[in-house]
Amino acid sequence: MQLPNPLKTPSLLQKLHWVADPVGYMENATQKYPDIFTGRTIGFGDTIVFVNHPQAIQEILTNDRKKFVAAGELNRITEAFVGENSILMLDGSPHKWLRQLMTPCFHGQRMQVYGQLICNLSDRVFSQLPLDQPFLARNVAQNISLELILQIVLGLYEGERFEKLKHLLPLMLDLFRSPVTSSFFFFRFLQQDLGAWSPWGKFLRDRETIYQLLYAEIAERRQKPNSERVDILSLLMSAQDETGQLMTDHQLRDQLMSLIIAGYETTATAIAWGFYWIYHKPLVREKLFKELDTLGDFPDPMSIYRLPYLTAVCNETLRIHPVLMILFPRVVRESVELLGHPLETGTVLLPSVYLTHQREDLYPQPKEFRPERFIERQFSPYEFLPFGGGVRRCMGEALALFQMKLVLATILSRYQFALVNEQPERLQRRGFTLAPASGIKMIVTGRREPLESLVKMKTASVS
Ligand code: HEM
Repeated sequence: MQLPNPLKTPSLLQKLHWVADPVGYMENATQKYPDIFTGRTIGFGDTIVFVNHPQAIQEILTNDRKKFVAAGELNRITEAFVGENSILMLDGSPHKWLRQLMTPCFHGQRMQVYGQLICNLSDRVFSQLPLDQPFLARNVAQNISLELILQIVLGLYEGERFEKLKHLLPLMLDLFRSPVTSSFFFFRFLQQDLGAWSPWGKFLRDRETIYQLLYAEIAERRQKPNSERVDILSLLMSAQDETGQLMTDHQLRDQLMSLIIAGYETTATAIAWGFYWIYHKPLVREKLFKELDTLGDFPDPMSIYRLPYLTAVCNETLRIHPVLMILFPRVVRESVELLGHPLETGTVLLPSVYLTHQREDLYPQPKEFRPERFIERQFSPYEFLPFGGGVRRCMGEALALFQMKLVLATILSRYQFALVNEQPERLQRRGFTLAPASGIKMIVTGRREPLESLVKMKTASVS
């Protein structure tokens, strides 16, 4: 059966283009086929149908367990980081069970506690930056989101183990900091341990040290159980599955790695892009300042979260630069038609967030950063989908948005910044994410009057 709109470029050239410049690859294809096309890629399968039409995406995401399946098997590319027991790799009832178990950790009352943590952390990290000295917004945002995730997931916020993890996690992911080094996880033949100095050898050693730190934490918890703890590790350690089994150390390790890796670099990248746009667009900045000034004396984190213009700025940031350009692959389970194209069982589909967010019919002048579009109209979850949908919808969506808004609001209210470089920032593949190529170089130029509430917040912790 003919697949929809197959690209004619030779397979090897397509693969190299996809690895080195995924956005260029997808944008080239949509010039000819704006809604759906078939490409030859690497990572999720050899032949992939890219889907960029909201109606088709709706069809896929609302039938995620019926006509289509979000098979964990196809996320193998992430296995080196998250392990074979990861939630990303599971399917069916074990997957559903884990999601139900962990969902409350990212909603409701927990968010109140996280709100205070985020404001305090942002304040501490930024107050250590010297005046007039350049810093990379991405690195600073990464410090905040890594500390936060270690606290939420492991309940760790100080001590040797915490410091080591904070140092090692970015080091391990650094192997994938550029498009060239990202090829390590696309091409299995590059994954050779040629000693501690070889890139893959170093990755494996860093990962092993991280594993040992996680095992040590798990062992300590088993020896000294504490029912008062509310971090995710404690929850996972006490949970029994349908057969009454507790998780093994290995299973626990994989879930911890999954949450940490899925959660921290993604959110840090989104915050860095937010900084870039706010400081690149003076009118946007002014409107944000005006809105923040309406907060009054003692706004709680939830009222910051609900600010309409701040919400629009964060949405527009995630529209124009969705940190993850594609969703996890979905596989056709029974023969179906999508946008008039018949698809056979086993066809692999990749909903493209990036291309959907660049559709001229949904977002006129899509390369323009214009938060107002999110105020003027509402987009459906299949038109605006930075966190995906269906059975694999991002578990950390609420936390990521909360963090993004609170970090930006806290910092904007307290400090004055400038971009070091006014030139447009380039997109670059960085591991799984679409990151700002330069990391966004900025300087602190002064302080603003602090928002009372953000200063007076108590120190809160998760453990
Ligand atoms: C701006 C930040 C983030 C973005 C853009 C993002 C985006 C995504 C996307 C697109 C997916 C795949 C959804 C699908 O295929 O339908 C996903 C899955 C996931 N995300 Fe996030 N994410 C972010 C932050 C977080 C955070 C903070 C956490 C948790 C601490 C998290 C945990 C997860 C998990 C566990 C999954 C896999 C869910 C499953 O397999 O059932 N993410 N995320």
